[in-house]
Amino acid sequence: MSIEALGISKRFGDFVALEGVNLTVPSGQLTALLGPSGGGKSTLLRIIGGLEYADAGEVRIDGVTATDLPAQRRNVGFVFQHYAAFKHLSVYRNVAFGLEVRKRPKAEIRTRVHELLELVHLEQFADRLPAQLSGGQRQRMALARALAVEPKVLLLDEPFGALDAKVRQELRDWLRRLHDQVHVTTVFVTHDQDEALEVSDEIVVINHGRIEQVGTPDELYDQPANDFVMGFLGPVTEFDGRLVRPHDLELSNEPTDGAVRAKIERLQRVGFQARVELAIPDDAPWAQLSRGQADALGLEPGGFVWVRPPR
Ligand SMILES: Nc1ncnc2c1ncn2[C@@H]1O[C@H](COP(=O)(O)OP(=O)(O)OP(=O)(O)O)[C@@H](O)[C@H]1O
Repeated sequence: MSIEALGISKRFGDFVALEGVNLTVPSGQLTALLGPSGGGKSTLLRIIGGLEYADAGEVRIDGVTATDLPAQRRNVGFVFQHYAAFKHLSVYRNVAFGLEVRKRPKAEIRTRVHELLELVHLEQFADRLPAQLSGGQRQRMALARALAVEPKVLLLDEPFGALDAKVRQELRDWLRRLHDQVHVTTVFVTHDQDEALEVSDEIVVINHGRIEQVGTPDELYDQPANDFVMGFLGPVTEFDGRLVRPHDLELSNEPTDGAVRAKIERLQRVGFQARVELAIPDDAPWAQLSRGQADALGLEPGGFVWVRPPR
């Protein structure tokens, strides 16, 4: 089920939250809305879901105009950062809720809920209360609950935002695998570029209420449309007045074609990587290399090295 947002604009008082946004999310795809805080990602997601109405523009879901439909008639599933579970209901009942409301037969509900709990790896927790789950388990329950009523599209607003780094990483991998199994068209808001790069088929970079670029993770990383996208999707440093990726700077002990002599100001080792802070006339770029490369070059603070920008 594809999603289209056509010419979407939204103001809050004088503040322009979205300005003429056009976006097409193909059926079955996992798309990330990525950008800095306040850029308009959540507003766009909420307009697609019918939790907010645009001042101008049109929303189509599966080719059908949904612009004026309320959320409950758009057949969308939502998951938010802080998930509002029914605290007094078991995990099973929480997942079953939407099906019970729709008065599905008991046997069908039982089968469906067990399938979903298996899908999100929570079968053994069916009888627990939400408060007896970890944060990551609760978000998985939220996903199962959103999927229960077989939504046409799934809208996730920073679903892992409140969790610690390790659990986030696990849930990212898990969401990717889940999506490969379920194939429901999914839009996912995040301000975390690693999360977007790892999980999504396509990324929409949003800043100041406008789309800066849409592309696959590789396209955005390798061919950013502008300095903003380049800076937002990976590390950057300035060399000779232009932005480059620090791992694209070539370091050598010998002068090579186009290389500049640089002083090594600082050498910092983080895990398997080394960060080399350099000084050249008018610039202070930094280079990123593996520890092995740094050791092989014999880099030392106070020493000199030849640096060549990427072509
Ligand atoms: N109901 C509202 N009333 C007034 N201003 C709002 C409202 N909702 C959002 N805004 C403003 O619109 C802008 C865009 O908000 P939005 O939540 O879409 O950004 P975001 O990119 O999702 O950022 P974040 O990652 O911080 O949630 C923000 O400046 C926000 O303060």
